[in-house]
Amino acid sequence: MTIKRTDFPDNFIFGVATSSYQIEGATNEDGRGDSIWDTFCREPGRIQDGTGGDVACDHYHLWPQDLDLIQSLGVDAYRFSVAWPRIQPDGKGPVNQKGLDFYERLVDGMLERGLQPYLTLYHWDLPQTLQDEGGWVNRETAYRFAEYARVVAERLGGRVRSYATLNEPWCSSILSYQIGEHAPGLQDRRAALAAAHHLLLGHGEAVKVMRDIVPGSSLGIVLNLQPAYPASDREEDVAAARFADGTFNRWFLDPIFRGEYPADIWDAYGEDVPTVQDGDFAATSQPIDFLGVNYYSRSVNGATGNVRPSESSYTHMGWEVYPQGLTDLLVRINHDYTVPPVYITENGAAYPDELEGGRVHDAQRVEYFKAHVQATSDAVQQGVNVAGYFAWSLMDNFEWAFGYSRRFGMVYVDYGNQQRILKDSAKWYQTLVTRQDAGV
Ligand SMILES: N=[N+]=NCCCCNC(=O)[C@@H]1[C@H]2[C@H](O)[C@@H](O)[C@H](O)[C@@H](CO)[C@@H]12
Repeated sequence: MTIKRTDFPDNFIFGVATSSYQIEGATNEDGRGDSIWDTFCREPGRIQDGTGGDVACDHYHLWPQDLDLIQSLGVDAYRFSVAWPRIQPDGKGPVNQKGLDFYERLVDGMLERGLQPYLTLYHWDLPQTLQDEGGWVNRETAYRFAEYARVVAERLGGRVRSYATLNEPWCSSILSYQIGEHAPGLQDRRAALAAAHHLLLGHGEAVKVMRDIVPGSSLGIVLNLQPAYPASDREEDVAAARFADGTFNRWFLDPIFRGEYPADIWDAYGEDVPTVQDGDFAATSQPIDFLGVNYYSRSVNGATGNVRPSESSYTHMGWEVYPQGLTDLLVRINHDYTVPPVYITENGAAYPDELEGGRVHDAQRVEYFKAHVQATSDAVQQGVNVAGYFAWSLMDNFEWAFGYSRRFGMVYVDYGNQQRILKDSAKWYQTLVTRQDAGV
């Protein structure tokens, strides 16, 4: 099997993705305010290698060369995020023009290089001042988010045609307020479910506002979805998989595409369920133009916990390599929901890359990308309207609670000198997207 660019429709988009806090650095420059991740990284023990995003890939200063690098890959599009604390340092009120100027230059730089900008408004860097008032647990944050969306759309609206409101609300709520691995690092399920609800409300309020400002633009949301498979056909394992699917996937898909929470999970959450006000579901479920799906792996669920199939291989994050899960997931959401065009907005893998003689032979990552691009093609062949695929990530970057100890990039970053070095996976992707018929 050889996966080729021509296996996809001509208008299919191939891109690469990053996020502001993970690559920009310059956390105290040009008026940027603190985010919850700046605070989180300062708390001892939160980040595996004790680092933070204060320098990262220094993209705030190196963005011209990074855009040249993206252009050299031959991709159609670049998915990036805007740092709310650069735009409104206090999360509300006064706008920091230097922050807007940076993103205006960045977007113009993309357009000059023939790259389509795919903008994400929120990729986890909440202004700390809003967290001081409860963060996403506070319903008001949803309205502050819509105000922030207005500011960005008014400045960039003429040039950016694709806006995702949120990146992975599951991570911004459950991983951050219940599990506690991400900022702000709380462990309170009721708070997490309130945060999830207000994130989705903020998504809806932002879409409403942006419809008037950027008519004709494509508005959507990005969800991390993980297909859940029962460890066996025993009833208790099937039930465990259905619960995992419910908490991870349906708890977000249903309010967006059905205007309700899934009843089975709502009942399971008992007293911890969020307060839903009249009109909330009308906001969360208003029509969107695309669904972004971030796919990394599946879960295999048993009554006594998750199972790690011994016959599979695993990435440096400990995630199973399971490309079939991407096809299954896309076919399933296409069957169970009325979805708009879908983009794979993130897909990729971390491996312990070694720089050898100025090269990085990341064969495992090449295989991961080949298999998942193939899996995407398989879903297209099965009738799923997939409009694009963005590799995560353009370059190695700050991997949240793992710091710089995990490398997801197709481009290696030498953090000692900020050199960028194309890994073999970047070269493979380049041959694919530029139609040089990359072989398997
Ligand atoms: N417990 N637990 N967790 C299992 C699920 C975690 C899901 N994490 C993601 O999807 C994040 C997404 C993020 O957008 C990007 O900013 C991250 O760099 C990548 C890689 O980590 C992925």
